Amino acid sequence: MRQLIIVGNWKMHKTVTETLEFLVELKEKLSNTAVEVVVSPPFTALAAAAEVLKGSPIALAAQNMHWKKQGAFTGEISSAMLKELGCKYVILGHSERRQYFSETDDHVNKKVKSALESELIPIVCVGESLEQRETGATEATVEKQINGALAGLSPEQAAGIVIAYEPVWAIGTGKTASDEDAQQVNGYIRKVIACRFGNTVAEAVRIQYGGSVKPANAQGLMAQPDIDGALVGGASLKMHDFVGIIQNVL
Ligand SMILES: O=C[C@H](O)COP(=O)(O)O
Repeated sequence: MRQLIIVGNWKMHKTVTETLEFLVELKEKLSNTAVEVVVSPPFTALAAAAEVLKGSPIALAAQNMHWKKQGAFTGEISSAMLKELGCKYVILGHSERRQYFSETDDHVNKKVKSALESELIPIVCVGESLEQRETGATEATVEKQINGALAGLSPEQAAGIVIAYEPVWAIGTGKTASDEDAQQVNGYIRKVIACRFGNTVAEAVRIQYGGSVKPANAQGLMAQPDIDGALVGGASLKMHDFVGIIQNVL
């Protein structure tokens, strides 16, 4: 049985002060939940967030990292640095990274390997653009992204990762994939994993859905057999909405 995982990706939102205010309240509201809850503040707030979350079941994720452990890469952060700060997860290959920072599947693959070496759990994002959906290229797109990101991993390594299916046209637009469409793609991703790593690995991997998840649509999405949680953007910045999503899927 796969435990649901709800991750709040704050993107470039919230100062350290705002992060602390939010997490103190979130901790009180979620002292006991069957869902795994993760928050992903900006780099600047990770240390403060780790401190305030000590002893709570809420885990911490970073939003990106470089694949090198150290070096002359101005402005970059390594997996070892994130691990030391107390991160459990790192979001990799988000479509905004692919779109605005030219990340490729090869970059994502290097990051996945580096994260695993530092004992961080990668949350690997995949998803098609509107044009790819409209031209019937959704499955081919996610298959290529999965195969690229997970190249060279052992079955044991693959079994521990999290995948987030995020159709690009649904991110921040208010247009959510229907329960059936999201299930269809998540089920396909599980088949791709099974082909590459075997059925046992495919059954273990958690596959989230992301893209305009709200309290009102979370329950229907999470009830699908191949949807094991959500990667939440905008709604994770508002206490009422984020807690609402978590409570609605319990
Ligand atoms: O990482 C989160 C996703 O990009 C979804 O964002 P959204 O919930 O604002 O659509």
